[in-house]
Amino acid sequence: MTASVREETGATVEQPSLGPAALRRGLSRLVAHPLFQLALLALLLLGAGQLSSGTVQIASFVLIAAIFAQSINLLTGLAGQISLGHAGFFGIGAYCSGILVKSWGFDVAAAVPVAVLLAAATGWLLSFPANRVRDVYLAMMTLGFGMVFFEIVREWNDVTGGTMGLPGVPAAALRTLTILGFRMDGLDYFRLVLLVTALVLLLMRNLTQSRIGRAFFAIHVSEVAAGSIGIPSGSTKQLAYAVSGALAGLAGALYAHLVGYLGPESFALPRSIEVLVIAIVGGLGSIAGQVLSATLFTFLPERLQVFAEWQFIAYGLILTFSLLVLPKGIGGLLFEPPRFIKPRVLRRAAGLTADPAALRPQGEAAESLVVEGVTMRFGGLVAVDGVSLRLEPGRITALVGPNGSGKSTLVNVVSGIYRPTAGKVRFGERDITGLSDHQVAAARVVRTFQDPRLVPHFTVRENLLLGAHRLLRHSGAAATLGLPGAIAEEAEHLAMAEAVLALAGLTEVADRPIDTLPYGTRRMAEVGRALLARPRVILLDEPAAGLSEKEMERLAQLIRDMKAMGLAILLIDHHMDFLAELVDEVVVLDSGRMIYHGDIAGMRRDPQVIAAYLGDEATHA
Ligand SMILES: Nc1ncnc2c1ncn2[C@@H]1O[C@H](COP(=O)(O)OP(=O)(O)OP(=O)(O)O)[C@@H](O)[C@H]1O
Repeated sequence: MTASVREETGATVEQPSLGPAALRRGLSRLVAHPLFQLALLALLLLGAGQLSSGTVQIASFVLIAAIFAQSINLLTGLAGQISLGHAGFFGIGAYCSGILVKSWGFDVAAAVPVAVLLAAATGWLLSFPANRVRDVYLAMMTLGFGMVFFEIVREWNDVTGGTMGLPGVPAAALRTLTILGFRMDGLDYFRLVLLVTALVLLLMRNLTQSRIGRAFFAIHVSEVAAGSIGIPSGSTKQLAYAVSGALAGLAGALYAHLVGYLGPESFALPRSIEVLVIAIVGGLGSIAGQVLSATLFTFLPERLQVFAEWQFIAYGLILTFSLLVLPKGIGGLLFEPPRFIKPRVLRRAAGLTADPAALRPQGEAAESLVVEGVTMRFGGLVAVDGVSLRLEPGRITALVGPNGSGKSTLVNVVSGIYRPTAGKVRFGERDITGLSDHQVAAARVVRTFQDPRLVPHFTVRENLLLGAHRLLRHSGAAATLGLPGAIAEEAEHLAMAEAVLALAGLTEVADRPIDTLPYGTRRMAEVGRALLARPRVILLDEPAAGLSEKEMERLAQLIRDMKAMGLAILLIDHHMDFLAELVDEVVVLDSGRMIYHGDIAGMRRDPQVIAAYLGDEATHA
């Protein structure tokens, strides 16, 4: 087993030991192996013929539950958006496909894609109100969506059959199912659903290991940090809701043509809770864990006829037990944590070399970032008061001042987190005042944070590659299908990430999850991630805080490298000796106002700076 201890540095250190860790590694490798996957698929396809029709039907339910769980896995596990109303999407898929086939004479092969699209469109629409709320409010809002859907189904008698339900949907269980002219019995339908499930799981794994999956995780952990490297939270969430809706709709449509009867009760709150429990107990983020969980929660109750009366009590107990004992679910118990770069990309990048010199802004006019009379008020408090400064390419400007003097607020204004009350921010000829954070990052003004904001369970390498997100041009579909162009482009950026890892002295820890590493390493990784976003201006908010002397030396060298690349650098810090060796000029703030602008020697003699900030330190310097 692996045990975790806290070092003085605050990092969690994994202690390798024999036994279950090796077992987990072995199991993970086995499950990920294409031969194993093919053999399992073949076994199920052929072996199903030996099973009773009842068992085959339950197995079809398992597969549908596995697809449904993936919709929660994507929305909640990856993108961090809770949903208590997923039965609504499941129901949209089921009713849409059922009605199209039964009443409109559609072929199932056409009705299912339409149902999936409708559920995706509903998910996309839901993302707009969902984007305005979070946490418990989001849970309530999605619960409301599920309830509205349930009521519509109950009341819309003419279309859905209301409380009496919709019987006679062409289905495998009723032996009335025909797809593209082929009559399908329960066994045929199981085999079809099995192939669809295999495809969904394959695409889901691809998506998780693509720029899309990494972006989902980035907004999950910190929307502000994601925005700072050019990942827009709004459109990323829209995509997550749409794809999640599509997966739930697919599960619903497959369900409709399995059972043949649709009643509103099948799409009420218990269905939403059931899929959440399956996903959480399976382990959010673990595809294989959720397949096992879907099996557990579907097969056992059906077979043993347990839960029938006690379903909710059983779910509650299992969930509580699982969260207490297995916070990472079955997936965390049996498998290694999932990884977020495709092995093919890793292999391809290993054969490439990248020169960090290519990070130098190329073929572009040397432009400065100009802050003109920026004021930022919070109610009656003036946090930044008419500040003007200029950041020039190849120069390092320090921004110093006492605590609460407005340094971080100024960085927040420049990086698009706050819209200033007055004043302008220009980069070259372009007015970037009031642009959102991801638009500012796209304008190549990138920042780091006082408290490093990385994706905790990503490795150092995965965190760095996230920095290149906005530069990746291949489509989400190409990423999910793992097309060669997408692999080649990712590999190219990964090779550059390797070069930056080397520059930042992080190569040795590249494969370690970032939350197992000391604070200083995380800070360096955050600076590296910002660098991979190819900034022309970089704003570093106290990057040296909490670093050891050795780490500070490493950081100073990295900042010098960035200067040599021609970046305009703003550096907030309190260590005067650290700054003295590095910076070209200093701006001092006090109570939001700029009280000094010039070189560091002049600053140390300036009476106003001594009075407001340096105090005794200046006299000893
Ligand atoms: N979102 C906010 N709402 C209200 N007041 C804020 C907000 N952000 C900052 N402030 C206030 O603005 C002032 C400047 O804060 P800011 O964090 O910019 O200072 P700082 O110089 O970065 O301080 P430190 O060195 O401690 O990080 C403080 O009085 C702070 O309380």
